[in-house]
This record gives sequence, structure tokens and C-alpha cells, in this order.
Amino acid sequence: MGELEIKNLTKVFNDDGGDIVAVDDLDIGIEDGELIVLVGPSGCGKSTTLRCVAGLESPTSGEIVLDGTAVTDQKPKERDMAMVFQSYALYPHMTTRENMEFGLKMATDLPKDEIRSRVEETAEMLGISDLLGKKPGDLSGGQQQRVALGRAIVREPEVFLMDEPLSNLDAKLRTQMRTELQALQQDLGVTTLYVTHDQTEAMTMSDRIAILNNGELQQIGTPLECYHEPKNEFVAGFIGSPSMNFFDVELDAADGTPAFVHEGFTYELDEDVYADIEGRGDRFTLGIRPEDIELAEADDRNSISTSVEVTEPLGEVTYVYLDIGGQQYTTTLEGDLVIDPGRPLRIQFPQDRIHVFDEQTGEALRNRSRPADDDVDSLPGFQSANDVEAE
Ligand SMILES: Nc1ncnc2c1ncn2[C@@H]1O[C@H](COP(=O)(O)OP(=O)(O)OP(=O)(O)O)[C@@H](O)[C@H]1O
Repeated sequence: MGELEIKNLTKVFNDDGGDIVAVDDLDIGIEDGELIVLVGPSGCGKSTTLRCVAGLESPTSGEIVLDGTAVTDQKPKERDMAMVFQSYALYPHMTTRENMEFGLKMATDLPKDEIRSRVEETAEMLGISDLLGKKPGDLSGGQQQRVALGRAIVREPEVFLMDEPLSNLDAKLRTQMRTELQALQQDLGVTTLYVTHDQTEAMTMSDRIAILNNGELQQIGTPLECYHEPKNEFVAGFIGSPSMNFFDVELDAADGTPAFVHEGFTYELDEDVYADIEGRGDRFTLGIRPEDIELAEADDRNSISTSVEVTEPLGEVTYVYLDIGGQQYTTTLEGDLVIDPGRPLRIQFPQDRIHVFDEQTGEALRNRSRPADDDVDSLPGFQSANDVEAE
């Protein structure tokens, strides 16, 4: 068992300048064996949430429940959870073996030889057996990271709590460790709450993503749900690389076909799109992902005249930065292209690919239709961990 519930969690810090609501009435239920990634911009409350779950911070209100029992008032070491920190937090004067043994000795009354064999098994699993006699100062960042993981794993906790555990590693090692960590978590089947500000880590590792902003949960769902069916403009803009394009539009439904009007184009709406937004005022935000924009002919309905500002060829795709009504937008075109700046380009937004948000609240009123056979690896910007391994 390792079912973790965060219930109505609120944490307010009292600073000189006043109250800071770091976490605001957060509800997240994590199933046994699930890997949930908490993601969001700097200061959105990720670490505070994790620290409240670990018991390193006491909530202003709300509860942390593990397997049906409230652990909110328990000390960190009484909770059956192991935390891995960004800084690794290894004891510098202890060897790898001693670092790994330490937590076990403190938390359990296992006999010495049992502790020894558990440490050795875990070290072997992580490929660090040859480091058992070394101290942290003699280890590379990646090796220290493995030792920190080993120290958590050897305790065989119900829950792993990980706070940006890979962010001190260089890009290549980070990608490699991401794959390893995910495989390890699946093998061990330990419920994991993982904090990162890196959306690629969130998208590629998680069973579900919880996206926070200003201490509030914006959405929780599978990576593909959050990508294709964002609940609001914040999630739509946060997840995706390059980011979704947004246009402030005004609805003109006075006569003829209802249409969105933006400086630089008029976009006539199909009936089903109009049905989703009818009665919601006349100002909206139109969203479209770069990869959903298509090239168009001059006489295509709703085609938009743009000019190319810059192209960024990346091999299989090229990012093309376009000027529409004096602002810059992005599209991704397949192939290795170089297009001269200033060249006109006609594009269109297929009606089944657009997102529409309430301009005031940001709520998604319509999302693009979900592609039938889709996986995270095929989304632009989220290179598959397996692809990286194969490189
Ligand atoms: N001990 C504290 N005292 C006062 N304010 C705090 C304290 N810890 C966190 N905060 C504030 O609470 C808010 C949330 O901080 P938190 O560290 O949880 O965010 P985060 O999402 O983890 O950010 P980052 O990605 O930058 O680490 C921020 O406004 C932060 O300044």
C-alpha cells in the first residue's frame, strides 16, 4: 500500500511584507505505485507542498493522509516516506555505504547483517557497488545523485518524495537519469511525488502531471490530457514547446457567419465551434499549437497572410517565426527549411485544432479534438527518453 492523499492543503507564510499564500487549498490523490509530477513556474508552491507531505513544514490547514491514516502531525522520520533533494544532502564525512546505512539504522531496528545486505543489493541495482567505500567528495555529481537515490531506495518506503533531483546534472546525464529513474520507479512500484520546473521531465516521466500556479492546482491529468485538453489558458501556455500561440479576438456575430476578428485576419467559425462559445460574451483568446498550423492557398477559407521573420531549422522540423498583425507567432513545419526573412507565407488554422479560452477567466471553452493514436514521444519538444538512449 502507498496511497497518498493531499487534502485541502494550505500553507501561509508570515513574512515582513505580510502573508504569503504558498499553497492554496490543494487536493491531490495519488494512487499506490503512481508517479505524479508537480510542475509549475518558480514560486508556485511545489517545494512547499512536498515539504508539507514530508513533514518538514507544518500546514496552516489541511491534511496529509497515507493509506487512510492522517500523518499530518507525525514527525518526518515517523512517516514511511523517503526524500531525495536537489542538493543530494549526503553526509560528507561518511562513505557511500555509511550514507546508505544511516537512514536504515535510524528508522528501523533491522539486524546489522540485514542492513548490510540490503545496502549491497541496492548498490548493485544502481550500479554503484564500486563506490561503497568512497566519500561524496570523491564522487561526480551523477554518482552522488545515485547514492542519494540509493539512500532513499534502501529504506523501502511507501512513498518517494523527490525535489528536483536531477537539476544539478548536466543536460545529457539528466536525460539519461530521467530514463533510469522512471524505470526504477516502475520496477519498485513505489508511489512517487516528484517536483520539477522542467516540463519535459514532467511530460516524459509522469503517470499524471499536477500543474500549479500561485499555489493553486490548475489541472491534474495524464501528460496527453494536459497537452490536448488544457483546462485553461495557463496550462495551455505552460505545457508545450514551443508554446501555444494566442490571439486576442473579438466575436463578430452581427450578420452572416460568426467570426473571430483579430488585427491581420478574420476567422469564420464552424457551427460546432460557435455553439461552444455562444453566450460567453464577445472577447476570447484563440489558441493554436505551432504544429497544428497548416500552409494554405490564397483562396482557402480563413487563410491568413503572414510574413516570415526568422527560421530555425532543427533537422526534422523547422520553427518558423511569423509576423501576424505586427506580432510574432510560431509554427513548426516539417523538414529542414531555410526561408528568407520577409517572405510571405499563407497559413490556416484547421477548425478542429483550435482552442478557445474565455478572455476574462482563461477557462477553456473549446479544445482541439484529441488525435486518435498519440503518445508523448510524438509531440514536438518532448524527445523520448528511449530515443535519447538509442542515440
Ligand atoms: N520559509 C518561507 N518563508 C516565507 N516565504 C516562503 C518560505 N518558503 C517559501 N516561501 C514562499 O512561498 C512561495 C512558494 O515557494 P516554493 O518554494 O514552494 O515554490 P516552488 O514552486 O518550489 O519554487 P521554485 O521552483 O523556485 O523552487 C514563494 O512565494 C516563496 O517565496
